[in-house]
Amino acid sequence: MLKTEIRQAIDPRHAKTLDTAALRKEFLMEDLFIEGRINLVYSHLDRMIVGGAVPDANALELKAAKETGTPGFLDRREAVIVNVGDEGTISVGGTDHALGNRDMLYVGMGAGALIFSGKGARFYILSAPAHRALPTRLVRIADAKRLDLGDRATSNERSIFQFVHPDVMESCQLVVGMTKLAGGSVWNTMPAHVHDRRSEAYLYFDLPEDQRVFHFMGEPSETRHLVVKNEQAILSPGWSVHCGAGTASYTFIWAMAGDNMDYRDVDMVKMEDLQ
Ligand SMILES: O=C[C@H](O)[C@@H](O)CC(=O)C(=O)O
Ligand SMILES: [Zn+2]
Repeated sequence: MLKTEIRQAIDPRHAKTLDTAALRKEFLMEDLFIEGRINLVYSHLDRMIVGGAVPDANALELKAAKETGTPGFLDRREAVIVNVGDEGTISVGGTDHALGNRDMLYVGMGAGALIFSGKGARFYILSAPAHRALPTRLVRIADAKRLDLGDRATSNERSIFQFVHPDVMESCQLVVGMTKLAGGSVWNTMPAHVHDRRSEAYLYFDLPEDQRVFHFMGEPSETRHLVVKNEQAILSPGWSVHCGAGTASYTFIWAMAGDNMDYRDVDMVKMEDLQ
């Protein structure tokens, strides 16, 4: 069963007037992972699609979504699927790909329908418009490029694993990876940055059920926060900071689409400019 919700792009002048419930409605995706379903959010931020597929005993097929206006979902798009659950399988064009926990599958434009199976698997889906067909490829954490950033003293010691990234493999728009906080560290992406060239989505996971991440967003001079649970995701427009502090350590998947794929092309925000 497929459910798709549309989220409009949002202007920072409007966003700063929103109360908690309205901010959550625009930027937080609370229920992507529901057993027996595929839930998608079609965002007008770089037309990124963010979703979840949780197969039960039956497989789930993602063939088409009317929001894309194409007969097949991947006719003019690429996708990256990350398994945040137990081992599962994604079949694409008659080939089965077995994904363990944290493996990512890149699927190129025109590859056809995606069939998700394996009870216990939890597939996080990302997709963006593409301009050419590139081969489907399974990327495991050992293939990723690792960057160690931050410091224990500032509670932001973390490892960034770049999976779908120009240094690892080719994609059209999507740049996707995973950041794991070291034990005792809770801050991600602090010092904060913005990048008007690219929109971003975060999925927080590996967070105990009774813990929360305080995710910070907004223009640097108008920050707001979203209180986020395990397996919830957020959307980050180009004008917004995106960083968070957890009440426990966690891991998150970040994904970007937009004008360039240069991970280091960010505008750092000075601490004195944050308000
Ligand atoms: O533009 C890059 C993205 O915001 C994330 O990759 C940042 C991140 O994972 C981190 O610093 O912890
Ligand atoms: Zn960023």
